[in-house]
Amino acid sequence: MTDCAHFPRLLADIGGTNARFALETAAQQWTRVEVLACADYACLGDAVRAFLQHAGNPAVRHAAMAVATPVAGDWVQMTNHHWAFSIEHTRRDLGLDTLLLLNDFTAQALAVAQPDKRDLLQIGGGEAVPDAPKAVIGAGTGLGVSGLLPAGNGTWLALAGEGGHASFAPQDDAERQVWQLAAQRFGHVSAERVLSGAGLALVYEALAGQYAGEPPQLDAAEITRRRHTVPAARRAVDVFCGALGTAAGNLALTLGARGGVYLCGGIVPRLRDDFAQSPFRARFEHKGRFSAYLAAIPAYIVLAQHPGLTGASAALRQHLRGRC
Ligand SMILES: Nc1ncnc2c1ncn2[C@@H]1O[C@H](COP(=O)(O)OP(=O)(O)OP(=O)(O)O)[C@@H](O)[C@H]1O
Repeated sequence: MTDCAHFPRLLADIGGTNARFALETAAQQWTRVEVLACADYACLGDAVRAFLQHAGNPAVRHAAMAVATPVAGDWVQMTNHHWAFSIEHTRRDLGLDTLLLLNDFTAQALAVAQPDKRDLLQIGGGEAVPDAPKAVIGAGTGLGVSGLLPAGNGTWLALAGEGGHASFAPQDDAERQVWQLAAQRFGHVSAERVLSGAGLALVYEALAGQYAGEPPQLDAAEITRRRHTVPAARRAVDVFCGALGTAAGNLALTLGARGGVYLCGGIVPRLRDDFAQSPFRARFEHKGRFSAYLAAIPAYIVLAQHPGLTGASAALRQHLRGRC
């Protein structure tokens, strides 16, 4: 018989670059948060075992893992790196009673159901409408997209979609140049090809040729680091933020997200000091007859360090409640 009240529980948020782990010792209380590089481990099981060993091999029965890939059935293949595994095989291998897998942006969405206001930095718009849908979008290794729909009695339904792979729609000459380079390279140009770490590097590469004497290529971290001193890096960050504004505005319209748009992922929080001055907000609202509708919607940078773990914890709690 499963002891659904058993702690500690294992929580994980597995992205394309980083695997974040924690032990939940009581409801919503974590200890031993550790971030491992996915590339350092041959498979998910090895990374989990390394984390548990660092944590002193505690007896864990229940685990929830948010992963940056669709979850449909038992076989999980990560989109942006080589890990692939059977959920059931991994559960047995790790000696767990419960191993719950969910999409990482479903987890991010669950985390903003009841956000702590101290973890949010508002970027324009008015007040969030309570009980209206919320939109969640985050650029990191990939582009995660989700939404949170009110389901009655203060509960929320988190969407598990793959909106990051919807087509990129360029809006001006600079974005058309970016689209052209991406189309030559990849064929279909998804939003993620532009709105991700690799996407920021691609934006830079597409535009740097217009600036004499600047490096033809830089990675995402170098571009943000040099954005105050290198004009091509500044331009790339501005184009990136504008394109994110378009994608976030599209999502807000699609979901009717009058409860706000939440910006997660590794990149935007790193731009927090000057993100409000970027083209993001103007492009978010640049929707013709629906500009006033969007002008009322608040956008927030999510500053919480590990929202994916918060969402994984909420999903596991809900899952176990349904079983005991
Ligand atoms: N200082 C920086 N400025 C901008 N981008 C950065 C910076 N440092 C790292 N990145 C980029 O952020 C991305 C990693 O983002 P994040 O921390 O959200 O990782 P992740 O959770 O593994 O990704 P995902 O969940 O999207 O698969 C990488 O593409 C990296 O190039």
